[in-house]
Amino acid sequence: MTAQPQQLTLRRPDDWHIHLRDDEMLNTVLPYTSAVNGRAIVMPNLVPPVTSVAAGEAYRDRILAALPAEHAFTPLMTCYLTDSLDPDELERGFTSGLFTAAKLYPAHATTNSSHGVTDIASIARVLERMQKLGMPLLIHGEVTDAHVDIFDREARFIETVMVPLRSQFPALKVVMEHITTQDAAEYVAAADETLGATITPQHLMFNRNHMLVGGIRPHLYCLPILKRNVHQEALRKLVASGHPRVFLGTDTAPHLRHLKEASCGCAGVFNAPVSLPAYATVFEELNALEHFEAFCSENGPRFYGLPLNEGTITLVRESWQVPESIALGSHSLVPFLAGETLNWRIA
Ligand SMILES: NC(=O)N[C@@H](CC(=O)O)C(=O)O
Ligand SMILES: [Zn+2]
Ligand SMILES: [Zn+2]
Repeated sequence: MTAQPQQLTLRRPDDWHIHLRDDEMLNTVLPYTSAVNGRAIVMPNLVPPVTSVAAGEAYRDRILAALPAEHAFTPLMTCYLTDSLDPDELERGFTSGLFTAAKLYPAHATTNSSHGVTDIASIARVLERMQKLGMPLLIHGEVTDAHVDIFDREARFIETVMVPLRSQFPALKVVMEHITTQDAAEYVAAADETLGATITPQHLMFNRNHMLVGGIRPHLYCLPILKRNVHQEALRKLVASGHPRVFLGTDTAPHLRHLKEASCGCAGVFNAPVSLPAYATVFEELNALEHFEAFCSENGPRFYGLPLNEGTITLVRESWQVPESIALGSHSLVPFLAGETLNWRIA
């Protein structure tokens, strides 16, 4: 691509990490993802979480019922791992085509993770089965020990969980979701072809100063939390390198405005309305537009062993202002970059 392109046409992308929620929230947020992406990996952290084939099928049906008729979109379902999940149930879901992957939340690491895994040893049989099946394991990579500082939780997870887990299951396909640190960027860059990673737009665009200096900005608060700028720089360098196993995963995670602007606000950034233009802005700043299409549309399906999407999407260089809020019944959602001007727009 040339230095100052006026438009970017790329193969239809996929989003390898999203939260669609349920009910009215699902109806409101789904079209922002399904208008742009061919597929998306749907996180299972509902209340209660998706831990069975029956629950996964029912959730997929609710998503398909909420899908606008003109959108050609396939939700890729995931199963939430718990200490007591039966490997046969997971295998049934995978071989039937319902579950694309399984998700590991360390217990209490993030939103709706109270049923998560307390100890890797308790899911060893499940991981063994996944390794045999070639079923990807998606990981929220943070330790949860109360004494570990929140800014160190990802780095500590790599040393104390990822390294031993991957040496115990060397052929298991693992995606380290929403990486946020230099430690993770270096770990992923040095790893073999069994490890992939997703990176969100907010972790590429911002660091913790943006969230905390001059007032606290709750709409930038997500988990893993934004880190210091050297970490942001390392993530930017990783995507600019065109690494073949790093791909688009927005972690769009809507919460109602009043639950984020609160004395104990929820973690999660609702970025689906702006994510592709936001990523394009980052790749252009980095002079790395030559790697943009692979990040959005090729690296993910190749890692998952799925076909690339047919069809294309076009971004045009045109300024537009991101809405300040999006209505949801009598409540509202505040999108990522609310009120700001973006220079790329989906045609
Ligand atoms: N990223 C977040 O801050 N929140 C996510 C959970 C998650 O992906 O960890 C959510 O479900 O709200
Ligand atoms: Zn997470
Ligand atoms: Zn998430």
